[in-house]
This record gives sequence, C-alpha cells and structure tokens, in this order.
Amino acid sequence: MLTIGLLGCGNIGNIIIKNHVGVDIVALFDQMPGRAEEAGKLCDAKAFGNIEDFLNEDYDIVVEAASIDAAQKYAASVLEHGKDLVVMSVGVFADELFRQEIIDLASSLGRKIYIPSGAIFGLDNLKIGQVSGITRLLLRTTKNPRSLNIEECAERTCLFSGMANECIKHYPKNTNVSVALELAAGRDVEVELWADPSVDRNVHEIFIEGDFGEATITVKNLPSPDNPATSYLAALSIVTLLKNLGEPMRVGT
Ligand SMILES: NC(=O)C1=CN([C@@H]2O[C@H](COP(=O)(O)OP(=O)(O)OC[C@H]3O[C@@H](n4cnc5c(N)ncnc54)[C@H](O)[C@@H]3O)[C@@H](O)[C@H]2O)C=CC1
Ligand SMILES: O=C([O-])CC(=O)C(=O)O
Repeated sequence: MLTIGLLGCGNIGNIIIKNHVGVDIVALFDQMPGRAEEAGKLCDAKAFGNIEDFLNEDYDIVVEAASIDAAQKYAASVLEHGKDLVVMSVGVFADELFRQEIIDLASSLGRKIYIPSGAIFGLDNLKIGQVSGITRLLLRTTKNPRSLNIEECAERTCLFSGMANECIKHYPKNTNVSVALELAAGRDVEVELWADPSVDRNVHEIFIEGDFGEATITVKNLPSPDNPATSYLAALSIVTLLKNLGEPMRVGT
C-alpha cells in the first residue's frame, strides 16, 4: 500500500484523514504542531515537530495541503528526500521560473508531481490545449464574501479581472483552480473573481473555445465545513487521486 506524509493538517488534511482509501497515512507535519498532534490521534500517524524529521521518515508521497508558501518552501526538499509530491496549493506554479526548476528537479531525480483537479471539473480534457488550439479560456469564480474573508460587501462586486498568474498573487487561498486550468491547457487563463452576498456556494464557471468546439462548465461547490474558502470537492479530489495512484487502469485524459 502507498504510504503518505501529510504536509498541512487543516481543513483538507482532516478530510483526507477521515476519508482516505487505499493509502496509509504515516507522517504528519503542520506549522501549528498541535494540529499535527491532534490529526495523529485520528489516524495513528506520527506527528513531527520539524520538517527535516518529517521528510526523513520512510514513506512514498508527500501530500501538500497547506499553503502556497509551504509548497514553495518545501517542494524541492520533498523531491530531494526521494518522495513524490501531490500539490494542492497549485498556485505556487504560477511562477514559471519556480515551476520549471521543480519540473527539472523531479525529472532529474525520477520523481513525480501530481496536481489534483481540486475544486473544478474538466481539467482532464482541457489538456487537449497542449496539442490543439484553445482560443478562449475564462474562469469566473463567485464566492460569498465570508469565503473571501471580506467583511463589508452589500452587493455583487467584481474583485479582480485579469490573468490567473496575477490573480493568485492577490487571492492565494481562493484562485488555485485558475492556475490548475493554466497548467492543464498550457496557456494563459483569464479570471474574474466576484464576491456575492447572495450565494452560499463556491461557484466556478469555465468558458472554453477552441478547435474542438466550445464548452461551458459550471460547478456549484459546497464550502468545506471547516474552511469556507475551500470547496469540499477539492478535498474529495485529493482523496480520489490518492486512491487511483496505485491502480493499473487510468481513466480520463
Ligand atoms: N487546487 C485547488 O483546487 C484548491 C486548493 N486549495 C488550497 O489548498 C490548501 C489547503 O487548504 P485548506 O486545508 O482548506 O487550508 P487550511 O487553512 O484549513 O489548512 C492549512 C493547514 O496548513 C498549515 N500550513 C500553512 N502553511 C504552512 C507551512 N508553511 N508549513 C506548515 N504548515 C502550514 C496551516 O497551519 C493549516 O493547518 C490551501 O493552500 C488552499 O488555498 C484550496 C481549495 C481548492
Ligand atoms: O475551493 C475552491 O472553490 C477554490 C479555491 O479556493 C482555490 O482554487 O484556491
């Protein structure tokens, strides 16, 4: 069975712990040591107080469910410790230089980096953008102001309109999906981010046009119980990715 080290024991980390299938969680690390210790009681895994000890433990894959900051700090070290890496805070790869450095490092070490579909549907066939023209790719995200950590917002308000690699700098906890779209399609993504006090879901609308025709995908996500910024689907997506890693048949592009 594949063994996992969980980097980040917050909302997604705890959903993974409660729902994981086909993998064994053996090591935990969080910048708030109490969180790793609490999580350790739930899954009988060892909580580590520092990153070096966490990475020196024997297991196959680090699952990052922490922050862009954590992904940036530790991605190279994870690979250098002989482990594959699942990155939830995919916004870290908006930085092209960093992305290429990590890809080159993984390639030279024979390691793999996995990006889950996260809080959206449709990443699978969007990858056709790597071999065929996509002329329009727009993500319109709408969340309740609470999910965006905004206190005053009486009506639907556009917070950002521009490109994904800029948006993620301003909203690193809310627009990771835009960077996942960018990586899948191999091209820039336009983003509109809206705060709307009348919605109680995290809504992602994706508009795609290209040589294949056109597609519109609307996802109306339930926020996670413990972190309204993060859709529950994002956590389920990691659980599913991990379940499928060891399977002989791979479904989806
Ligand atoms: N790719 C996608 O579709 C999505 C990605 N995300 C991202 O996934 C990540 C996790 O989300 P949640 O679990 O909801 O967040 P959370 O805030 O509930 O939990 C994050 C945990 O990681 C820990 N952490 C943060 N930075 C750290 C560091 N430098 N070193 C060690 N521990 C650190 C925190 O103490 C916290 O316990 C976030 O970056 C979030 O933006 C969230 C939703 C969708
Ligand atoms: O969970 C969501 O709806 C999306 C999200 O926060 C992100 O992409 O960072």
